[in-house]
This record gives sequence, structure tokens and C-alpha cells, in this order.
Amino acid sequence: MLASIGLSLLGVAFFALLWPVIDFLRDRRGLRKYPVQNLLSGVTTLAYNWEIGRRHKTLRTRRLYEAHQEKGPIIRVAPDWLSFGTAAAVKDIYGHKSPLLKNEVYFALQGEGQHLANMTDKAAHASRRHLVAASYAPKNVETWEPKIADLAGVLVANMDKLCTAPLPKGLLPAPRDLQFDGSLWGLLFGFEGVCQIGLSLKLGFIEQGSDVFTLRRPDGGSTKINAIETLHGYYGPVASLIWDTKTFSILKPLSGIFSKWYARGRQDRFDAGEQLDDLFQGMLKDRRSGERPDVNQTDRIAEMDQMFNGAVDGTGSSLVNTLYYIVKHPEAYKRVRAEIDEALGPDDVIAPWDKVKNLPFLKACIDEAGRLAPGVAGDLPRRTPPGKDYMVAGVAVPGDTSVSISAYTAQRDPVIFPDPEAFKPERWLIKGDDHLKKMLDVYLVFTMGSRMCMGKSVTVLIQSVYLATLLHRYDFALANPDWVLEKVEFFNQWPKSMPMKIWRREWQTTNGVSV
Ligand code: HEM
Repeated sequence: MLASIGLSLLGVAFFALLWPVIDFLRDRRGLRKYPVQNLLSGVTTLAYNWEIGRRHKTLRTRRLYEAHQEKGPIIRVAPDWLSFGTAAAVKDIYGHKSPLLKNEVYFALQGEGQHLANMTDKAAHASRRHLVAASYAPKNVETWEPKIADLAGVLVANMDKLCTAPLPKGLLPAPRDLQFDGSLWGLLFGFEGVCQIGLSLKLGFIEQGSDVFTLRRPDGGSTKINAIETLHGYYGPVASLIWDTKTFSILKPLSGIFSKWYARGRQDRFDAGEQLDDLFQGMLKDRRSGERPDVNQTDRIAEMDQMFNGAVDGTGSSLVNTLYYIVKHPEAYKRVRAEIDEALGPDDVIAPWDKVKNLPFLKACIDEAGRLAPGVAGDLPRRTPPGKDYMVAGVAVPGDTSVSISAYTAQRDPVIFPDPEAFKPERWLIKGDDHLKKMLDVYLVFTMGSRMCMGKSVTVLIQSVYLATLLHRYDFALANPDWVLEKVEFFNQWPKSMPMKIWRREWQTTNGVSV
């Protein structure tokens, strides 16, 4: 009896292992002609999980980019998934007119509720987007700015304490002077800034200089957590497992665990009659009709999950990367500083939005840092419509196949971005032809089309105020000119520590007194 059960199990296991190989050999989709990313990419999606999860000295998006350089413009990254390597694919996959839907990975990401980024039904997505559009509208910057200005004030008070003596020209900072961790403060500011605009949630990260937060548990008790560390600890395994949508279900019960607690706190404030001007408010009370909208609490929790992922990570890592590239490139540093100094007076301690919202070179630095190091680095797979071929970059892709091009790769296409590895903010300021349009047409940091990021105005405000405030008041130096910022990448890119020397600039105030 036992022997026959054993044999049956062996048979099932053998078939389960063999079937993908048979399927690969049958090649019903005709994808075998494309080079594979690794030996198993044509056979099992686990090959993709492996690429995400494995430790390697080169980051995953970089490896994929290099694989495209070596193997060609189309690579099979999973049995039914093609990765593209030329910017020509961007519009076909993500553009306004693209009929492609998000692929099944986004289904897998749906826990009990759905958020905008993982909704796959077009009508439901359009209706949710319409509902929250008024909350995200750029005109709300006026209500968001005081929150960010207050935060920047606390930041400055802390930065002043980290300042060391000015660095004499031509010298390197002493190791003991590398007091400012540009990654830590950037991530903290991004997280706190987004939470204040999104949820009116004051975390106290900038006051305390750490991500420790006390969560109120549903049972009335409280738990201290390292918020950023905890989220990254969760999203690391998620990003590695999610692609194998069946295996991922074991992690699903964990999704939303913290968002539930944050959402409860926000809901309590609403129930107590507080009318807060934040992004969450629109899901509690329709900003147009004043009615209670058709969004349940599980969906609100899901929206928060999305915020604690791309929104805080994207903003935090942009702050870190832009400061890194500026400080590393003396010419850009000088130019952006001159631009900021011209816009702000010596008495402007916190950069007012009104004075920094139209600084072309600062904006170019942010865009260029995003081009080289997109915070949301992972592939955003879309599915071709079933039953017919779909053209991507001039190539017929069979129906019901996943396709993607990572922002990291698209934004290094040398046809659109000559000298692609160089940090050249000035490329965004070239005038006179359709050069800028060509670059924007393939700029994928926020993706594009109907699924484009809704939080761009939020993050642009946070980034402009943070960077202009810091660059106006302080000087920075990395350990040495060759120092390189390291990162961890799962789905988003997380910068590792960036020790810098920080010191107060000296300049003349209007009444001639040096401050
Ligand atoms: C530099 C910062 C940011 C980056 C790089 C970024 C990037 C992205 C990307 C790539 C997507 C598309 C995801 C996909 O297709 O799977 C997205 C969607 C989204 N982002 Fe952002 N994001 C940033 C900041 C924010 C902020 C601050 C918020 C809100 C507070 C936000 C809210 C959203 C929402 C709601 C969506 C879903 C849009 C939809 O599918 O309709 N993002 N973001």
C-alpha cells in the first residue's frame, strides 16, 4: 500500500517536473527563438524568482540590462514573458493608447482589498482614479506645503547639530567628520513627508532621526517597530516570491498587516469628526459630492499598502540619489547651487515652494538622477490581449504573453540618451528640436498612460523643498570622489548608507553680516 502511494507521489512529482520541459519543447507560443535570461527561464517562472532573490554583486536590473547588451533586444525571462531592451518598446507597452492590461502578478498582489496600482479591471480602476483625483490634484500643493516646510524646519535643526567645520579646499573629509548619513535622512524624510500628506500621520522620524514608530495595536496595546526596516523586511521576500503567483499565497496573510493599524488610526480620527486635508480623506468622503464613497476599509488599507511601497520608497530613494549625484559632480553642484541661491534669499532657511517650483536645473538634476537610478526599478509586466499577436517595437508578440521593459534599461537607450551612464542634467535643458519630447516619451520613472503614478506632485514638492533647503544652507562632501553609493534591489531600489560630511555655508546677508 505504502509502496504504491510512494510510487504515485513519485509519478506526480516526475510529471510536475517534466511537464514544463515538455511545454518548453512544444513551444506553442513560438518564444523558443528568443535567448533566455538563465538556463531555466524558458521552463519555469521560478527562474525569474531566482533572479530577483539571489545575492549577486550586480543589481538585478543592471544584470538584465547587461544581458540585453549581450544577448539582444528581446530576452525570455520566464516561460510566457519577454523583456525588451530598446526604448522603442516603451510606448507600445505602457503608452496612452496601449490596450495591454497589468499581468497576473498584480492579481496576486491583491490581498483582501485592491489598490489603484494593482487593480486589473479597467472600469473599477477608472472609477477609483476618478474618486481620488481631487485629493491628488497639483493645486493641493498649497495645503501640503506647510506640512513639508515644518518637517524641513525640524530637519534643519537636526542638520545644524551634525555640522562640522568647513572643509578646506582640496582636502578630503576626516572619517570622524562623516556625520550625515544621506541615505538615512533621505529615506526618513521621504517616508514621513508622504505619510503626512497621505495620512496626516506624524511619525516623528525627523525629530528622532530614526524610523522607530509606536503602533497602536487593535487590542489596545502598542508595539514599537522600525517602520522602514520592517517594510523592507517584508517586501524583500514578497518581491522574490510574487512572480510565482501560487507560491506567493503563503505570504498573502502578512500583507496589509501594518497598513491595517495605520488605517484604523486614521479612520478613528475621521469618526471623531476631524476633517483632515490629506490623500486618505477622499476615500472617506467624496471631495466632490460630500457623500461617503463606495470604497470599503479593506480597499483603503490596500491603498495604504501601495503608499508604504512605491510612494515612500520612490520618494526616499530619489532624495538620496539626487543628492548623491549632485555632490559627486562638481559642475552640476556649482550650477544647481547658483540657481538655488538666485531664487532664495540668505534669510530663506526653508525653501518656499513658490521660489523653487520652477528651477529648471534643479528639476533637471532630479530627472537625471531618476533616469540613472529609478527608485521603482523592477519590471512592470503587462499582458498582450488573448487570441491575437500584438506589435511591440516592431515585433509580433503572441497573445496572452507578458511583456515589459524596465525603466533602468529604457532610460539607458543610447539612441535617446547619448552617453547613457553619465550624469548630465543639462540633457534635459536642450532646446530647439523634439529632443525633450523623445526623452519624456520613454521616461518610465512614473510610468505613463492610464496607469501613470498619481503621486508625482506630492513627490516633486517633497523633493524640491528638501534638496533646495539642504543645498542652500549646507555644503556636503562624500568620503572621496570615487566613493560609490551601494544599493539593495528587490522590486524597488533601496540605497545603503551614504556617510557624508556636512557643514554650514557662509554667505553675506542683506545687511552684510555673515551668517
Ligand atoms: C519618486 C517617487 C515615486 C515614484 C518613482 C513612483 C513610481 C510609480 C510607478 C512606477 C507606478 C506604476 C506602478 C505599476 O505600474 O505597477 C506608480 C503608481 C502609483 N503611484 Fe507612484 N511613485 C512615486 C511617488 C508616489 C507618491 C508620493 C504617491 C502618493 C502619495 C504615489 C502614488 C501612486 C499611485 C496611487 C499609483 C497607482 C496609479 C494607477 O495605477 O492608477 N506615488 N508610481
